[in-house]
Amino acid sequence: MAGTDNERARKAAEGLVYSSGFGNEHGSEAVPGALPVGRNSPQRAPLGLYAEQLSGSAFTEPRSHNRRSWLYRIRPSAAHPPFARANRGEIRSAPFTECLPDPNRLRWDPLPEPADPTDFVDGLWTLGGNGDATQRTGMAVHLYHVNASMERRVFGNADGELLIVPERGGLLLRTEFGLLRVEPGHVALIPRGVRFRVELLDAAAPGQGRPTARGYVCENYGRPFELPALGPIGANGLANPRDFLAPTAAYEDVEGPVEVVNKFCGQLWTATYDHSPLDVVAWHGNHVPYVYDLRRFNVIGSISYDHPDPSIFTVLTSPSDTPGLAGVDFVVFAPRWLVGEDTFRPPYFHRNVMTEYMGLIEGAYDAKAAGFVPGGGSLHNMMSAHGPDRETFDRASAAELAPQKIDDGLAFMFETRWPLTLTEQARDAGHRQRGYDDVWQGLQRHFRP
Ligand SMILES: O=C(O)Cc1cc(O)ccc1O
Ligand SMILES: [Fe+2]
Repeated sequence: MAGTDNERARKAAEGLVYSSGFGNEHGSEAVPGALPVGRNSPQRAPLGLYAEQLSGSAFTEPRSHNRRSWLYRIRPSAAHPPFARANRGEIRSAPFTECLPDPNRLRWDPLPEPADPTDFVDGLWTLGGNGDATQRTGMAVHLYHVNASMERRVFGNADGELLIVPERGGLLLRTEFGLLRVEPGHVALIPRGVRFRVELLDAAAPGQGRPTARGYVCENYGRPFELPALGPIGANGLANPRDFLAPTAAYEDVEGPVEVVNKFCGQLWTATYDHSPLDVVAWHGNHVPYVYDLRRFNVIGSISYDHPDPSIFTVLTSPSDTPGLAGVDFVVFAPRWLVGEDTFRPPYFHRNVMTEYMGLIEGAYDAKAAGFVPGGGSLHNMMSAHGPDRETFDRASAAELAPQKIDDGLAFMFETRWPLTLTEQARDAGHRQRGYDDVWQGLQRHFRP
């Protein structure tokens, strides 16, 4: 049964057509003539569709930050029964009050495989976060390990946007705006309020059980992610806008019960619609989902000496009211050359006012010789001392400094302005590595005055 679903998803994901550009005014129609020309809300929308605006910013925010899309759909979103509280499973939201903020360095192995059939909504497992979802500030870190596609089920998050970072298993995201295929090494962003369904793309290997997909999610309660300013870098570089791909319209004309799960102010609410709300036949606007291939990131670094701060690897940033201080940055450590002369090349020892959650999509990370594994994660909270483990320090201090290509891994960081507080399940998890501090044991004194 699962195989059949995944085949259907793989077929749907074949040859998808996208619309390229970050923050663009995109537009798309699945049926010719469905998108009104010259106005947003004609007296009668084309083809008997309903016109509806989805606002991701206040109407009056400056043009540079204004976000909205117009959707032309079979039924208006307003036509729905009441929502009732639902079990929120292992999803938690800010404010995070279950645990005390912890100054210790923390690390986890991957989230274990679920025993029962588990879809994306049921599989979201919150590690922690900061801020307050009702104040639209801060962020949360979630992980997922799932083995089932969402079926007759749609999810939407009023609390913030979701940056999905798959580590294992491709996903097909069926959104109100159309279909997105996202594989490990790609990221997908679902804007606040946009409804979507997650289907698994991969088939089980022969003799294996259900295929699983796992990865990370950054829930950003704050200002939507944007591309960082480039300053003296110039007009190009880092994540180039044209590599962000929005879907083209694709709609479901499905009658019958569909569960719509709505995350609202930290709780899950559910309603059973008599139709699929993924019934948008045409749309235009700039509040849109997108995918981005992290290997397209144009890595810029030092070609003289010293290890640059990792802000140079920022893919997306959610600014705060203070210039340069992000609610959360999404940073990627992509394949690159290291050529620094007389330089300790891996990440330096440091303490940071910002809080760093790191994950690994593939391979290894240059600051850690062992223990930081794909699907795992580490948390270095505000001012917690960290950096290369002992083995890495010893090796890099003695290495011959020939040009060196780092292409054996893909790591990322969610870096946030406020300390991150754990959920109880993250603090008490069996897959938390209790001995993480030991990686910095045995760093010898070398001081010779
Ligand atoms: O802690 C880490 O591994 C992330 C990180 C990487 C880097 O190159 C410099 C600083 C930093 O915090
Ligand atoms: Fe760090």
